[in-house]
This record gives sequence, C-alpha cells and structure tokens, in this order.
Amino acid sequence: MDLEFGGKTKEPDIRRLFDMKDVIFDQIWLAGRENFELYYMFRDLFLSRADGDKLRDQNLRYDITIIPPGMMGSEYIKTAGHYHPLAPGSAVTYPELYEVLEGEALYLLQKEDLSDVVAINAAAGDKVLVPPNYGHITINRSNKTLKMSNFVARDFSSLYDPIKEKGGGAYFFTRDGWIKNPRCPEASELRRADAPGGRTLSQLGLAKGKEMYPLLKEHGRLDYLTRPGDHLDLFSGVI
Ligand SMILES: O=P(O)(O)OC[C@H]1O[C@](O)(CO)[C@@H](O)[C@@H]1O
Repeated sequence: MDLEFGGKTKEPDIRRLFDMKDVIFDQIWLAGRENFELYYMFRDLFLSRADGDKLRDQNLRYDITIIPPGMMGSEYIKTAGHYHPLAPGSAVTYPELYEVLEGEALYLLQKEDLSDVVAINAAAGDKVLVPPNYGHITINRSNKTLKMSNFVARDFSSLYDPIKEKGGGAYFFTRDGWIKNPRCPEASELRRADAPGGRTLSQLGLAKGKEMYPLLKEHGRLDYLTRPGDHLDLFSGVI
C-alpha cells in the first residue's frame, strides 16, 4: 500500500497483527493466527518543500493513516493506542488533531487514570481534537476503508506501555458492541460525544468539510498543538 502525496510515492510504516498481540480483545481468535498487515501510517507528509519547512518551523507533523476494514476475531480493527508525554514547561500532555478524509472513524479517548473515557463517531469531513491528558485509539467500525490525517507536535515519542499493560483500552468495540476491559475495573462509564461543531471548530481554526491541511501555512494557527499550556481555555468542552 503506497500513497501519492505532493507528486511523490510515499511508503508507510505498517502495523501488523503481531504488533498488537498485547492489546487485542479476542485472544482465543489470535492464538494460531498468521501475521498480517492491519494499517498503514504515512508520517511527516507535505505537498511542497515550502510546506515541509513551515511544518518544521512550527514543530508540527502531518500524517495520514489508512485503516482497511476488517475484524480481529470479534473486535473491529483499531490502532494500538498510545498516550503523549507532557509538553515541556507545561503541566499537560500534547494534544493531537484528527480529520476523517474518507470512511468513518470511532475515536476512543481516555485519561490515563481512566476517570474519563469518551467515544466519538466521526464521518468524512469531521475533525476530532484529542485534548491534553488523553490517550487515543482509532477504530474502523465500518466496512469501508478509513483514511484520516493528523497534525501533531513532531518532537516526542508516543507512550504505548500504559495501554499494553492493561491489555488494551478501557473498552473494546466488538460485534456485540462495547465491552469493558476486565483489566480496567476502575474505568468510568463510557461517555459518548459528538465530533465538534460550529463554534468550537471555528475557535480551533477549523470548519466541517474544509480540509485542515492548509492551516499549516497560517503560522501559529496550530500553536495549541505544540504549546498546549498557553491555550488551556481552548480545550475545555471540546469533547
Ligand atoms: O501509534 P498507534 O497507536 O498505532 O496509532 C497510529 C496513529 O498515531 C499517529 O502516530 C499519531 O499519533 C499517527 O501516525 C497514526 O494515526
């Protein structure tokens, strides 16, 4: 699976089934399975050299992730899931901004102490902000390929251990709907939220159905992704 972007053919990082063995719900199904490709991550994309420079100047990265439809036994295909570290000089972790380009996404966002766990359905054109202090997992719950993009600060490594240690997120999305992870008894009840609309979107410089990629050209527009501590008011009520 390659992606044409900015007139170039890009090769993905690939997440395969065995990379996910610690976070899959259906461990009975997993036993004896062959390894196979699950999803494709095209990181650090830009349409022109000038855009690449602008991204680097703002300490941002633009990625596209493609998740074909499929099941992992009784569970819908999903990303491994991770948290982000604290932004330097701030008491909050880095946020991340997603846009659904094609298909449908189900975002599971959770605080590390699991005191808040939120599910957000998003369709093509929707944007979802993962606020500071939330980890995230993306599920392709449909029978169509999900293509989504994200803007995120470029200078940190994702933290996978907390979700691996619990055997997955606080909830699994399966053929029978949501199932609470038995290794997360402390998790709050699953809260449903909508992808942000009108006013919230415009505060973030976004509009439904308008691609977010050009925002990288407005220097400082996405400052809240790299210096979240300076923009705390923006994050309240986004999910
Ligand atoms: O790292 P995971 O949990 O497999 O999730 C992959 C997603 O995370 C990102 O690295 C950004 O957080 C994207 O490239 C991709 O959508």
